[in-house]
Amino acid sequence: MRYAHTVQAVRDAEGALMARLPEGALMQRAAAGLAVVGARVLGRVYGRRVAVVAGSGSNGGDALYAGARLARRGAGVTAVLLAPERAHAAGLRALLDAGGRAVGAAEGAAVVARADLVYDGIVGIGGKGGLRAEAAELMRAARAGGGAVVAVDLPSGVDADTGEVAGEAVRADVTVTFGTYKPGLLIDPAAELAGAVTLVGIGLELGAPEVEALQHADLAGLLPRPSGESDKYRRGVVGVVAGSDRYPGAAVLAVSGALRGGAGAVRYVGGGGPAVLARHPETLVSSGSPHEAGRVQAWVVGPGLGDDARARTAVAEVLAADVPVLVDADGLRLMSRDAVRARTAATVLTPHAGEAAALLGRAREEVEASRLTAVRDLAELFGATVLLKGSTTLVAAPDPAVPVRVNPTGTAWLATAGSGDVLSGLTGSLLAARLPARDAASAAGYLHGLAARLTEGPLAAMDVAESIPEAWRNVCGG
Ligand SMILES: NC(=O)C1=CN([C@@H]2O[C@H](COP(=O)(O)OP(=O)(O)OC[C@H]3O[C@@H](n4cnc5c(N)ncnc54)[C@H](OP(=O)(O)O)[C@@H]3O)[C@@H](O)[C@H]2O)[C@@H](O)CC1
Ligand SMILES: [K+]
Repeated sequence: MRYAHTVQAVRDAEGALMARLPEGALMQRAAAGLAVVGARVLGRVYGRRVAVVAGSGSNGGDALYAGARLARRGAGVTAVLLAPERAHAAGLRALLDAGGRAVGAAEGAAVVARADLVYDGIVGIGGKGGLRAEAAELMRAARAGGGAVVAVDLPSGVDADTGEVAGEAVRADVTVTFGTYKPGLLIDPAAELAGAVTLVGIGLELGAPEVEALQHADLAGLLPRPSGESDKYRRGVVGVVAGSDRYPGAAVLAVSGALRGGAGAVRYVGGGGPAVLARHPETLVSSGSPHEAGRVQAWVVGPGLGDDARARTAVAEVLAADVPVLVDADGLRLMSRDAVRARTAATVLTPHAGEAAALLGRAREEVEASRLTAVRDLAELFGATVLLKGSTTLVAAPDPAVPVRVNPTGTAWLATAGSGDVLSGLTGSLLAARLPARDAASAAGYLHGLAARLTEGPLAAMDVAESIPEAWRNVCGG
């Protein structure tokens, strides 16, 4: 698991640790890691040009000390001081003692433009808002110059706690972060600016994270594996209420996702039966209403359902069932909030940003800019587990104390028609296999993203479904 903690949690852990260590020890640990990564990015240190853009805080201090380390190894290091009178004094002295030099911001543009490597030590977890004009201009010159930009702790200008970006921010090639990931390094729009993120341990003892990201090993532990005795009913039956005679495609895609999620059987209910059977003859198809379809261990309702009276009744019926329910697409528009809140079995909602915006009564842009807030607010509002789709898919539990999961396997290729239908079916299947809602949603998001990556390139939604078994093998081996 990869964990991200809030600024407050980092500050608390830092305070406790600093009380036990000699002054400056933590900054030296940070600077050592920063210099190692800088050297790796440079390949050869001797004779290379390094610029250290330093603000007034400890983030600048880290960068100045790292610059000093590279200067001692023969790099030509120049600090560009944004606030010369308030620069980290000991860090600056170390750099000058090591043979580096320092200039003010006015001379900085030429320095950063020529550098092979630029450290962004403008601001770290003490930052507020976007870059100020002078820093923004310098970093534009750095990018134009073509040297590698290494962000110290986080790209300056992003919000460490939320991943929001108010104004301009640094676009880094690499970010070296200290002690723990920060939510903003994992959640877009900020995550996209961080480049490749390296975590440098500095010995912080941290409590519960704010955000976490599953890794392969976590997923292997979560996914159900059939045992010798498992028959199809023990593995779980998932019911899919999706599609219609007019839109059978969503039904086929949701069923294809469900069939590959480990459930023992898939029941399909709706007008898309012939299309579903043509593609997936193993499906148990019924054309009545959900309550007549036979027992299931979880329901998926919504993709391509339309919004007529029959669809509305189907959603209400499914929500009244005492098994886990996933609501997607048209189902999100048709469900009643009270019905969702009244449920005792788990509910999973899987909106994209536009659907989330409609449910929250916000603009879509606002949801996209503040994804962490949006997913938490929705989970609380509906008392449900919410999977917010997008460039960094998030999963929030109804209990705000539970860390939000961010999916690390996404790819832009997934923004394709019908891929959400596959995800719904897959998640439903994991719910039927009795995974807890948050695990089912985040494991499905992970497999779905990995399946898309394995297809390598432009893809249709059915390709994602067809690659799920390979993604599963990739995670679990064999
Ligand atoms: N925690 C740990 O365990 C460890 C932390 N370490 C390091 O310390 C860093 C945190 O240092 P920090 O607390 O000194 O704050 P920091 O981010 O340097 O900013 C400070 C000043 O920046 C300014 N400023 C604010 N917004 C701005 C903006 N938009 N644009 C421009 N300037 C802006 C503002 O000053 P102002 O100009 O407003 O007076 C503020 O006072 C952390 O990220 C990590 O790198 C490591 O050394 C190892 C252990
Ligand atoms: K920074």
